[in-house]
This record gives sequence, structure tokens and C-alpha cells, in this order.
Amino acid sequence: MTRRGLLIILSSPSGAGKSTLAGRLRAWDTTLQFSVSATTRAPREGEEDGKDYFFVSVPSFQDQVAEGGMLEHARVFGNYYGSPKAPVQTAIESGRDVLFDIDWQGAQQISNSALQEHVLSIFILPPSIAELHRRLVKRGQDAPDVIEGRMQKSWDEISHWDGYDYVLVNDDLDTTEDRLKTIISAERLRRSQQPQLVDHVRALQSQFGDRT
Ligand SMILES: Nc1ncnc2c1ncn2[C@@H]1O[C@H](COP(=O)(O)OP(=O)(O)OP(=O)(O)O)[C@@H](O)[C@H]1O
Ligand SMILES: Nc1nc2c(ncn2[C@@H]2O[C@H](COP(=O)(O)O)[C@@H](O)[C@H]2O)c(=O)[nH]1
Repeated sequence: MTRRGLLIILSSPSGAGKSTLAGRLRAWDTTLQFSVSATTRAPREGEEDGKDYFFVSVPSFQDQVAEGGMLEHARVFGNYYGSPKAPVQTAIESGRDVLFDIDWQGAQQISNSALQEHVLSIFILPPSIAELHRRLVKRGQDAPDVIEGRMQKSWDEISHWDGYDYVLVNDDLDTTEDRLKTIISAERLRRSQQPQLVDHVRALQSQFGDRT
């Protein structure tokens, strides 16, 4: 039986490292499909339309939502973000796992949707608030007022940590990467074995009954 795909969701406060970790996971497993979000935020230097995000206008984003084209969507830091539905449905039907880099609102929407049984959600915590700030500054992509706004909202995001299947502190990057790989490998094994295990236990039950 083909395993149906997993929806692997990474969330964290901005700057904790989920995009960096998502990049490493994609290099580790090239079959992982990254869910390219649509956003109304302006592209950062080096970001490519269709690869990092689909950069769209507010009316175009709203049309996609109204047409039911988004699996989830949310307003984050004053911009709209959403995960297009069609590529996700195609991927999971063909047994391909999908990786999301989305906030807690999106994670909650997918976890409460008809696709909830596919969800593997992982929250990434920073080692400290000071280090979170250092990482946002080091990234060098956002203006100081944008960084300040993201820091102000960081607790909003962190306060949802306990709604996730797994929580990791991203202190050493290599260690966090290894832990993520371990979680994903174990969940793949667990979910691929589940259908056969039910049949196996039924067979054991029937063998047990034959003894009495
Ligand atoms: N474990 C780590 N140790 C030190 N630096 C890290 C670590 N993980 C990520 N970084 C660095 O922190 C910065 C922010 O990381 P990244 O852009 O991946 O965060 P993010 O959670 O995806 O943020 P956003 O939500 O804004 O997209 C980057 O410069 C990245 O190289
Ligand atoms: N609910 C959603 N959140 C998303 C999506 N794509 C990204 N995000 C989150 O937004 C913030 C900011 O991202 P940035 O690229 O502007 O730094 C971050 O927490 C992302 O995880 C989405 O499709 N839905």
C-alpha cells in the first residue's frame, strides 16, 4: 500500500531558523515538496518569485482565498500569507511529503482541516530572546523597525508552542537538523507500518483464539 504524504509543518517566531532548517531538509530529501506560499509582502533581495514565494497583490490574494484556492491563510506582520491548496492535494495523493514554513495560525488551520491525519507539526524555539534578536539582525534582510515589530510579535508565536507534535530548541544548527531528520524518519516509519500492523494484530488475535 502506498503511504499517503505527510504535511510537515515548521513554525517558529521570525528569525528562530525555520527557513534555514527547511533548506537543509530539502537538501537531505529532494523528494520533499516545499509548499511555496503566496504573500503580499514585498520580495527581499535575492528572493525569487515562484521559488521562495508567489509575490502577489492584495486583490489577487483575496481572489485566491475567495475561490477556495488556499489550504490556509493568515495575516502576519501586516501582510497576507497563504498556502496554495492544489499542489498540496496532488502531492499527498501521490505519497509525496510536503514541507510548510508557516505561522501558528496556518498550522492550526491545517491541523483542524480534513487533512489533519496527515499533519506532523514541529515548533522551533530560539535558545533565548536575545539570540532571536541577534539572528534577525545578522540575517540583514529587514529594516530595524521591521525587526522591532517582529520581536514584539515573537511571544504571540511562542505562546502557541504546545499545540505542536514536537518542539525543538534551535541552539546548535547541526543538532536541530539531525533531530528534525530523526523525527521525520520515525514518523514516516510509524505511519507506513500502521495499516499492516492492524492486520498483523488481528492475525495474532485469531491465532490466540485458536489456542483456546
Ligand atoms: N542554530 C542557529 N544558530 C545560529 N544562527 C542561526 C541558527 N539557525 C538559523 N540561524 C540564522 O538565523 C537567521 C534567521 O534564520 P531564518 O531566516 O532561517 O529564520 P526564520 O525562522 O525562517 O525567519 P522568518 O520567519 O522571518 O522567515 C539566519 O541568518 C540564519 O542563518
Ligand atoms: N500562515 C502562514 N504563514 C506563513 C506562510 N508563509 C510564511 N508564513 C510565515 O510568515 C512569517 C513571516 O515570513 P517572512 O518570509 O516574511 O519572514 C513567518 O513566520 C512564516 O513562517 C503561509 O503561507 N501561511
